[in-house]
Amino acid sequence: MRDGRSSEPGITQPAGTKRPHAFPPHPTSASDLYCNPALTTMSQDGTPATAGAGSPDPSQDQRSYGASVGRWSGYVRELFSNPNGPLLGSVEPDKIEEAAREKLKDSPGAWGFLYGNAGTGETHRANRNAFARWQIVPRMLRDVTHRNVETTLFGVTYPSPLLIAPIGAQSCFHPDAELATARAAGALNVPLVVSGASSRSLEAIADANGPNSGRWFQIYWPRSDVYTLSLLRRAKASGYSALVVTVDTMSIGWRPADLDRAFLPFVHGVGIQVGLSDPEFMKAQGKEPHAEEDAPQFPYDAAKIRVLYAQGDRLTRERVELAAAWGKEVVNGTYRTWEDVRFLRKNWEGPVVVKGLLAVQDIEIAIDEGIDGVIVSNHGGRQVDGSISSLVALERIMKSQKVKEAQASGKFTILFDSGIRTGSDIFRALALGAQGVLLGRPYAYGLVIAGQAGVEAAIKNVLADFELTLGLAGHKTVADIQGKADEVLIRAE
Ligand SMILES: Cc1cc2nc3c(=O)[nH]c(=O)nc-3n(C[C@H](O)[C@H](O)[C@H](O)COP(=O)(O)O)c2cc1C
Repeated sequence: MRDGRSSEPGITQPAGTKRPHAFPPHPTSASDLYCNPALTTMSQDGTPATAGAGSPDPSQDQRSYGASVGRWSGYVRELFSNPNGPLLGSVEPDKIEEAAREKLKDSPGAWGFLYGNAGTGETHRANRNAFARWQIVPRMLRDVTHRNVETTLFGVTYPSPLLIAPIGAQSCFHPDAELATARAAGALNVPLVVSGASSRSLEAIADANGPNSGRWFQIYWPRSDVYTLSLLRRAKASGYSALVVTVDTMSIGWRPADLDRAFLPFVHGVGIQVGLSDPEFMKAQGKEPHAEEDAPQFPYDAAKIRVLYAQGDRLTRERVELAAAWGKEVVNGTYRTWEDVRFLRKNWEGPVVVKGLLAVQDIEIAIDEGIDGVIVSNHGGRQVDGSISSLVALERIMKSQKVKEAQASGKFTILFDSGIRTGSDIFRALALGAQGVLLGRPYAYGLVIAGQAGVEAAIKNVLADFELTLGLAGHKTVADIQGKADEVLIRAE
């Protein structure tokens, strides 16, 4: 306790000893408490409240071996003190994926949509394999007891470098759909990127998300400028601070899992609620914006919708007809250009982030265009099978002098997704130059299994793992490793 602020992990304080604070020094919100079981087991005077010398079952006292000091890694203690096992059945990504598959066994189309990839899945595998090409070189005997993984993006400080990736049509996965994800992100203060293909309105998602976490809007932008401007206005009014422009999905890729089952929920009005709640679009269709009660329900059952349509069910008919009209506006095979991005840039006051760039040349164009940031991503291998893995793309991009200078100037932010499953994946992406990473399918698997609580568990898994890995590798902060691959990684032989 040299600095007088905290005990070392692994050392149990005698009962009654005034125990100084671990990081963060004071829980500032309910979610801080929730994130840091180290704090939840303290009574107000700082003495152990539920575990320790007075604990009826000494085996429940995990403050020694399971202890870890840190906002996220304190979650380890929660896991060790739960003899029933983790909420998602495991903390292993592959086992969680299996549990989600089992849970969705009656919706094979929805599972194929979530799990599936473009083509043979080669790029998805390449995304994962690329991480193993880099190995962490841990440093020892450095005082990294108190770690802080806060990360500042576009002037806002978040509690970690993790963001929630935009995933559309979540009503196919769980009854609470995007609202569960938004609540989980809000509870943990993790920024949320809301899909333009959501099955709930931007406003309902914002309400569920609350004021804490920060949210960005990912636009699939309509051909009509009137509708686009309406979406931008609504996003701004609902507190979305950054605009993410996904440019790798002008058409949906060649996805065998969806093609084999004719799985396309959008044509049935599932995943187009951003459009169906838009006053300008709906006015042009001669309708009122759809109310939240009209949002699609879980499970998505195409056969049932066809029957309802044939029977003349009003809402079903209306949704299907409106889906055709909205489909002509977005993701309809019309390829956009930088000219179109300029329109968005001009009409959005906050940061604009382009998602889905992989080529060094495209990143350099983004810099010339005055774009604020990019997400290096291949959409999780769901668009161009056989394409470069996202991590290899990041490596190549970071070799560009122009990119390095733009990033160093603080005016250009580089984010990363596609393949993040563990804490060491986050570590390696940051070391290779990313300033933040997006979590994709793992949180959606959590949603499938247990709704909001499942999303929270998925987030806590990767962040606890990341914070532990950071410390065990000898580092305290994101700045210690960000862009420092030369110091903290080696290329595997
Ligand atoms: C079911 C599903 C739906 C998705 N929907 C969107 C979307 O609406 N907009 C978008 O920009 N990306 C979308 N993505 C891509 C994710 O944002 C992210 O890039 C991808 O999931 C990263 O790959 P990973 O999940 O393998 O890590 C979707 C991904 C999945 C799995």
